[in-house]
Amino acid sequence: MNWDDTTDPEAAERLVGSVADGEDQAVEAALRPKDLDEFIGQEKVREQLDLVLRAARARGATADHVLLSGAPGLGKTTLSMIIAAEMDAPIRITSGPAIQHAGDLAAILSSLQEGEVLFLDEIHRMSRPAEEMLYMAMEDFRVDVIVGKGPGATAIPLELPPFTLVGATTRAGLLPPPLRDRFGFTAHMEFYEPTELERVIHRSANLLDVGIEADGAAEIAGRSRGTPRIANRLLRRVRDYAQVKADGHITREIAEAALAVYEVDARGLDRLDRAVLEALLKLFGGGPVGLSTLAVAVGEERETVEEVAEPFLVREGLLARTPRGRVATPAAWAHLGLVPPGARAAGNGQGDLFGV
Ligand SMILES: Nc1ncnc2c1ncn2[C@@H]1O[C@H](COP(=O)(O)OP(=O)(O)OP(=O)(O)O)[C@@H](O)[C@H]1O
Repeated sequence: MNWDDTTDPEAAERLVGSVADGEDQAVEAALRPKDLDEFIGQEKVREQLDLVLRAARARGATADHVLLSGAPGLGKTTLSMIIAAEMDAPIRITSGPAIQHAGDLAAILSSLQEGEVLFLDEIHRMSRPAEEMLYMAMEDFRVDVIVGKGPGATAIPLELPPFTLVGATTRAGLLPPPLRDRFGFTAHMEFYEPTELERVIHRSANLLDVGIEADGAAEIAGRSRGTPRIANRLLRRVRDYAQVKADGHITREIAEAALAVYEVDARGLDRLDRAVLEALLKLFGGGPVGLSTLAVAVGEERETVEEVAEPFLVREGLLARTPRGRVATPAAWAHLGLVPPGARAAGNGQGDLFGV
């Protein structure tokens, strides 16, 4: 695995990375829940969305615009498809970076059918002029198409059929308030509990026709970083291992052995995460240490450490970012089976920096 040539750090090819790779995209279509009942977890979001959709259906109206925010792989695309299915409407899928000019957006909007769902992924990455066109489209179902340039330019108003915009973003805070305010329903998607991920894994194993024991699913769920996409990906790798090294059936032992081969540890940390933690603990006594120094110590770019490894370590309470540098928490020492220097000095005699 190569960490170096990653222009978008989240796009790094990681087994525990939450961005979809080519293989994911092919399998994900088959594994997506098709309606709200099949969608696991996110109880509040499901309940609220169910009300929004039922009420719209009862009125015979198009559903209000929906904004979904949350980390990659938590089910935003899946929910947008469910919204379309529940409204018995077609869906058009595009993304912010694909809409660089207002004209790109006008072309999409003017070709929508009545009631159609427009899914706009990474909506925070749309260009400014397109964003402004979207305000009017969302509110009045109308756009002004500018024809010509300079003083002779004229705005031709174009009526649009009512449609439902489903915007998705990993960074709700980056959306300008006028855009955020135009969504009738906003939902924040949380990371999943391990028991919910177990249900995701059982469901996927069933669809993939793979036998799995309850404790095998629990083992994979505990390493999936709260993310269904990662759970499904780890399941596929464990399935490979079970097929090649055993009879294809997934037990806890098989899951453990397979994930040891792929260097995903009991808490879901991979090789890079562990390298960062080990350097912080073993070379710098738990910090504080500057990001650049830490990056040099693990032979990675600053950005890779900061954007690929750190968010999960911080979320897990293993590392803290402080004004004086990166600091390991007591949980980090415990996770690597090491004893902090302070505890040694206190003479508890439980070993040293390099292992107990
Ligand atoms: N609640 C869920 N229940 C079952 N499977 C789920 C759930 N949420 C997501 N998945 C599965 O996880 C995978 C990723 O989901 P999805 O593509 O919807 O995530 P996303 O949030 O749109 O990610 P991105 O932001 O990268 O587009 C899909 O295969 C989907 O089937």
